[in-house]
Amino acid sequence: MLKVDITSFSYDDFPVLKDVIFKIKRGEHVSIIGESGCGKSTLLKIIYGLLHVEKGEVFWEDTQVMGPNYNLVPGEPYMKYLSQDFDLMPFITVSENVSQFLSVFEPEELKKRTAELLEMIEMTPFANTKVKNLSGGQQQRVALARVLAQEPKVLLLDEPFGHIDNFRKNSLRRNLFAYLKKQGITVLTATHDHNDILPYADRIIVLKDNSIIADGTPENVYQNPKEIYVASLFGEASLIPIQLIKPYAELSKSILVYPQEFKVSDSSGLKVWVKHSYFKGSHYMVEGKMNENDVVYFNSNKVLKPETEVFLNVSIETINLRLKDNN
Ligand SMILES: Nc1ncnc2c1ncn2[C@@H]1O[C@H](COP(=O)(O)OP(=O)(O)OP(=O)(O)O)[C@@H](O)[C@H]1O
Repeated sequence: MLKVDITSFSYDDFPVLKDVIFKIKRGEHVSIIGESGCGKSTLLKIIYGLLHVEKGEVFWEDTQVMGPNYNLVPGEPYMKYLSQDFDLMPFITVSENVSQFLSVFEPEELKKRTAELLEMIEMTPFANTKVKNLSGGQQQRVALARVLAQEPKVLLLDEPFGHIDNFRKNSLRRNLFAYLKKQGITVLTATHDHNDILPYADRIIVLKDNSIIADGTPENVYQNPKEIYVASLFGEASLIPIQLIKPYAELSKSILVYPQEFKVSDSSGLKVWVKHSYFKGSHYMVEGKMNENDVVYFNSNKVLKPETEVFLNVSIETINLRLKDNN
């Protein structure tokens, strides 16, 4: 088990983390999500032992991770950290970069493991290419394989797909997370892209204003967003007063509604004026106005012209779901 207990961490006088406390089970995949600058990379660096925490501690099983004040070369052998700047050897080949940490005393095994890892990152055709001649996305993939070759028990990934194009991203994500599960590696991924998380993480931890504001399964965090900040990490969401969608309701509460949860009607519901339709491939996401100040986002099968008046409805199931969990 990885135990993280950070009472507070600051860069000089600039506070970044406060009461960040959680445990990760062996083999669990956890994602840290939050807006840029909320402290995701800082948290990974503390866990890896690159930064010294005055008030707090990190344990893997019974071993305490000692920070830079205690370790001459920070970092633990059982843990690997893949940072946003890939730590590669530019003048040697992809294959050599990956196999550098494998045992030369077992040449057959070395060849097999290198080939396996290159296949996983879909870089087999580039095995003999020098790393300096690769694109940023290709280098990021090699960095991943190089870290995995070191067989960590705990893997810390900082925006692991940030440089990789959408064309490759989906298959790479599937291959990588299936591989990590199979190997029983404990994974903590920092990202702001919900596509990195929802299908692959066992758990999501949301950071905001230095602290954890949500911690649960992807389904739970998505379905019961405690506030608009959480919902908006998954796309546009609108805060709607219940009385506007169900006028007979005597509740003064508001609920968060995702664009696909609205049904568009010509005749009854919450009246909105269309501002803009954004083509999303399978549908349009429409930005509308409920009144002078409040904007609402909803999906439509067809493009809606600006200033068109439409009515929005939300199912009673969605309303009850949001009310139940936010009580
Ligand atoms: N070495 C440093 N010295 C001083 N402040 C820093 C340092 N590194 C990061 N910060 C500040 O600490 C805060 C958290 O930064 P951090 O890199 O952990 O955020 P992040 O959530 O990983 O952001 P991103 O998603 O953009 O990578 C930011 O406000 C950043 O400017």
